[in-house]
Amino acid sequence: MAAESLSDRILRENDAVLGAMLSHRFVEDVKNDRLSKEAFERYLVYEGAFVDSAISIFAYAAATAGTMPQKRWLIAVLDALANEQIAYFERTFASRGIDPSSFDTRIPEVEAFRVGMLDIARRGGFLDTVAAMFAAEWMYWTWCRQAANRPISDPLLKEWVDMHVDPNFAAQAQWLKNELDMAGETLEDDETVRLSAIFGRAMQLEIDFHDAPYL
Ligand SMILES: Cc1ncc(CO)c(N)n1
Repeated sequence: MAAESLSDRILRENDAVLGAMLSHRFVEDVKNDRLSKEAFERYLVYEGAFVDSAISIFAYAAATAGTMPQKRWLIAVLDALANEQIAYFERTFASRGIDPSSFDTRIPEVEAFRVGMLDIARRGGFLDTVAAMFAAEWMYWTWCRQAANRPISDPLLKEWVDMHVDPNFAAQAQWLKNELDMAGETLEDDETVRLSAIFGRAMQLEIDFHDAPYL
């Protein structure tokens, strides 16, 4: 029997916390087309702030990547974040008349996620950032595929869900998984334990972050 890949091991070891996130109230509300306008708009502002910091997180990954193919991939990720994702927030805030500065993005759940993810990237190495963003992106790809098959009345929420099932985003989630698997073939066991814990920490921060639109 082939040895379990590192990403599959991480997913298995974090099954409970990943499952808790995938059945979070926010995910259930989107899948059942019952997320309130107020919660969606708070989410959008918090999320826009996170996507901004994701540019910094992936910039750390680009700075610590070992090979040119990794650097090229991450530069494309940075381009998509700045020019597709951030553009989505700019358009959405404008069309809804949302003023992000009138929301408090410094509430603990939002700040803990942003600072926690940024700290992993800033203080850790390349694989630490990959493990944390694998948690974030694999989870979004998973629940958005489920939500994309159901009716979503709000066109901007529908567009946001669809962005996370787009082949480009799917390829990015798979790329992170594959980076872990390639590295995993030569990692010491204490390193794999540490990376699995980073995944778990990131997922718990995600859970708290998705509570925030309801507070
Ligand atoms: C909060 C959050 N987690 C994960 C993703 C996926 O990148 C996202 N866009 N936002």
